[in-house]
Amino acid sequence: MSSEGTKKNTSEFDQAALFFHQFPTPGKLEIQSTKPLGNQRDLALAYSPGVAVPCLAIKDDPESAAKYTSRSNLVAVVSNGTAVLGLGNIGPLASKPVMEGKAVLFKKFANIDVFDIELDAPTVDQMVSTVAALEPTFGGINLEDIKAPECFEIEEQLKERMSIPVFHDDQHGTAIIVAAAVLNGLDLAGKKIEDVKIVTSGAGAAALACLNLLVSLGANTDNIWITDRHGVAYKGRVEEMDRWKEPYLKETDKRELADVIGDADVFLGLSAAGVLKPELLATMAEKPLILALANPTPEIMPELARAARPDAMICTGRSDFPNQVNNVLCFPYIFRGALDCGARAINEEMKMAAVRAIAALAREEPSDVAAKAYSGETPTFGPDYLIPSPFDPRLILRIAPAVALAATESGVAARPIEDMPAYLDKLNRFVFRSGLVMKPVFSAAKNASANRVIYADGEDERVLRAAQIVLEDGTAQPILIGRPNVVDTRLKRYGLKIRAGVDFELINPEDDPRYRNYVDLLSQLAGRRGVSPEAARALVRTDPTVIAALAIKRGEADAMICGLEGRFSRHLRHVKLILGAREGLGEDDFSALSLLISQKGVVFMTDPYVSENPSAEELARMTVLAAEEIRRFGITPKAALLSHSNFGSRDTASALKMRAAAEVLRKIAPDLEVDGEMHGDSALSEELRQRVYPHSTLKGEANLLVFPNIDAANIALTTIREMTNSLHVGPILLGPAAPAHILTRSVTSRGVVNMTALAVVEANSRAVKPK
Ligand SMILES: NC(=O)C1=CN([C@@H]2O[C@H](COP(=O)(O)OP(=O)(O)OC[C@H]3O[C@@H](n4cnc5c(N)ncnc54)[C@H](OP(=O)(O)O)[C@@H]3O)[C@@H](O)[C@H]2O)C=CC1
Ligand SMILES: CC(=O)C(=O)O
Ligand SMILES: [Mg+2]
Repeated sequence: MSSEGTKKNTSEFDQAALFFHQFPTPGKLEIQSTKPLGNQRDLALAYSPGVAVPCLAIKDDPESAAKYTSRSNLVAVVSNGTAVLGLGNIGPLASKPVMEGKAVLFKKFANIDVFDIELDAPTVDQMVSTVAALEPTFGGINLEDIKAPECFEIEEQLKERMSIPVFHDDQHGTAIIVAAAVLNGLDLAGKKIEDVKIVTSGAGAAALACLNLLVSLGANTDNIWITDRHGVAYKGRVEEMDRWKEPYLKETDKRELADVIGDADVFLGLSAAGVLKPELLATMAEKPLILALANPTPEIMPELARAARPDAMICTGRSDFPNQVNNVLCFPYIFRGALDCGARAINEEMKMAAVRAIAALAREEPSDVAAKAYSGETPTFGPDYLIPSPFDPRLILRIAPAVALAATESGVAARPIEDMPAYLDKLNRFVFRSGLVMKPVFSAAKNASANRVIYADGEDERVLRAAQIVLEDGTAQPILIGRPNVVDTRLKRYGLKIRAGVDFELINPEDDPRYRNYVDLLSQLAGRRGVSPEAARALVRTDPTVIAALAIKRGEADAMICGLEGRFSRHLRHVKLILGAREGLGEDDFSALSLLISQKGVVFMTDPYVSENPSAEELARMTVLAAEEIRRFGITPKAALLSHSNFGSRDTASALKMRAAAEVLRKIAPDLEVDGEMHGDSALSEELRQRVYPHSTLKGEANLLVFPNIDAANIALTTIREMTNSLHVGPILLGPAAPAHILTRSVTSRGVVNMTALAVVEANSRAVKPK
């Protein structure tokens, strides 16, 4: 999507967007079976003849569909493509990427399954009859990107006809989050909603629904002015009029946005890019609230608004500015609450509960959870933090229960939540498993001061692409090692805009003025370990990993990434030789940690790459290092020491070793939640663990799996990764005196970016001082 004013290099970003959507499989969704279907009997149960049994049970008791089918967690995201984002009527087929996008947000943020349904149904009647006929399939209907005024009619008729929640996201999802931002913004400005003047650009689905909700919160229609492409909507106007605009029409001779914006306290933009000219802001009231929410490009870019009105509070629909007012903060969670209590509708009480929950969350006292969610930078309620970030894990914890409670109290819940603490616990567990695990790491990297990352494989396409991304995102300041002509040619070939010497530093291994210094330092460090001056010269000339490590040692970089080419063991040897071990550790304490992110959740594993057959004491020390690393993700580590033996079921040497490691850990890390030895399934399932050993000190699911040796760890890692199509982050090298990560040859540029962020966070949090 090319968009005016976007911070990215648009052509490269556009290419990346197409690539992202095309590979490894077209689109963003697939269907997965929740049952294994492993044998003849499974087939007989899942299909004929077994399937007839739940069919007849549902026939007798329709409510039992919630037990025997996926319906109660399945939402239809339905569009006819008539008002897609701010792109207009681009048709149902072209709207499909947006609907697939909404589907993955439902899944990611609230674990709700979605079928995206794009209908060639431009009229109200076609939409209503088609969507109403879908009721047996779904637990809820999320209407999306349908233009006004048809969307109002469609929603009204569907709500009338259907006994499941029907929710037009662009109307109500937007209205809920806008209302929360307005309540908080006015509070900060010391204004009352009853008194404020509100002017819109846009009088369509989103704008009118927002106004209706603001009126039900106390706003006065006399103080509200609506404008659209035909200017002010006044009494007597003929263009684009409908009964939904009626309450806001004025008897007036004012015709343009410029004529009505004077003294406005709130500008509500839900129209199109660039509609609000900076000069218009001058006439607004003091401390104006500017909601420029058109997507992808707002009515005014925040920097222009800020320059024109330094006292303004500014919100956009985008994630690259503070105060993202976007319906993604609402729709996953309002549906989560509605589905979990079997709500037959999403009514005003439920919407109001969502507004209050979101507004209150932004005002919550800083807490540990908040600090984790915003990676240490505890947000405080203020002009740049009127509403929570979409990645705030507390959104689901606050909105879904509030909505379910409101549904119950207002009498629309078929299955009221009976045990609220248990429900909260379930939501909490989902938050951990949701795989938003890298988010705090990236936020922390952006705020880091020690962010110079040196890449040994600076000529590699994956590193070049990663360098551009980390520069654009502000994650790191890359230093590349590579020959200038090769780097330059490749940057141009791949269409990357960054340039050596301008955007990043390039170290030419064939001709760098520091060559002699590097050689001297290497001789000094390694002279007593069999590296002759001649060998030192050859190493600096030929091995970029050596240069990268020497650059860190000389204080020219904060962290290093290598290993995209060549053997892991050779890179490790050089890292050990030049950087040495962290204070208090020896070279034998080096180990590796891998993170797997899959649909099922996240799990850390140690040690698949470095330590071949660690002793019980070494395993214990490596577990402590791994636990420290896991805390950087804002996650509390829960370690399981894995074995073929389950809580004493076998007494082989390796079982005894893992048992002994657990004992050592209890002494050296008494605060760490850990147990062992145990099977892998006992580690991941509390229920299984309880059956064998109810007294285990490990509670819930383990998130750190400690393997007895490199074989077990590496085989488990690579097999699980392949079978579950997981994303691998790592290997994260634990033990060196400065952050140094040796990646694998199969790493992608996304993997390089992930490891860069981690390296930066590490460099900052342990105030690296190479020995
Ligand atoms: N941040 C968020 O969460 C959300 C943002 N939006 C954004 O809001 C916008 C509108 O969406 P939606 O209400 O669903 O669409 P609709 O088609 O229902 O409404 C669009 C409205 O914007 C007006 N409009 C369009 N272009 C201009 C212009 N150049 N100047 C003034 N008014 C204009 C239209 O006027 P006319 O009738 O005269 O054409 C119409 O009133 C989109 O950009 C969308 O991305 C929507 C939902 C959520
Ligand atoms: C966010 C959204 O739903 C829109 O822009 O249409
Ligand atoms: Mg939309």
